[in-house]
Amino acid sequence: MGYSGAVLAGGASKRFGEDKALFPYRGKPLLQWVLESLQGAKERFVVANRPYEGFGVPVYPDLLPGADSLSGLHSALSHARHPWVAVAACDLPFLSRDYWDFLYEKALASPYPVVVAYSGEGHLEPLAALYHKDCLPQVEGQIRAGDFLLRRIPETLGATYVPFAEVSARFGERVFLNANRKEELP
Ligand SMILES: Nc1nc2c(ncn2[C@@H]2O[C@H](COP(=O)(O)OP(=O)(O)OP(=O)(O)O)[C@@H](O)[C@H]2O)c(=O)[nH]1
Repeated sequence: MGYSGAVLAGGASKRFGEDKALFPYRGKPLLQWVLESLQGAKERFVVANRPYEGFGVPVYPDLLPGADSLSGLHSALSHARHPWVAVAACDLPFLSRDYWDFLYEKALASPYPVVVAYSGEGHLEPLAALYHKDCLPQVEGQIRAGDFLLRRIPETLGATYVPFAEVSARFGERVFLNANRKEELP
């Protein structure tokens, strides 16, 4: 029992202007915040096509590169040793161990291979979500078909959707605050 934890850090950070995974925020790199939120995972690793040294976790490359974060998700699910995988972007400093444990509780009862938060407007948080390894054929098929939309995975395979109101009531309004641009960090 227990989940694997993967942080995607292979992006171009075009909008951020420098590698956001390494950007120091409140005393530590953004990637470190996300890795620490995954301290309840049975294993932790980074998925990226460049080295990230000094974080004490393995770094695995994309196995099917070129599909943006979908490539990262594919590599995360391929490398994970546990059936459920907590998959996070590297720019979410307000995630916490309690958040992932909360999602994992839902996963254990989920008839679907994805557990993901959504807001009333249909907005999903696919890079702060749990995926079962059963998603791999769908992920690989989308990459091969050139369809890089993450939300196609829950739409196709079904998901346990967790309302944003429930998440924010427990973990705060900022739980999914991410930094596409530097000025978005409080
Ligand atoms: N492994 C891997 N991760 C990726 C790839 N592209 C994006 N990511 C990661 O996916 C997450 C979400 O991506 P974005 O927020 O769009 O980050 P980004 O692509 O670096 O940013 P922009 O260049 O501004 O779009 C971040 O953690 C990225 O590091 C990729 O090709 N491979």
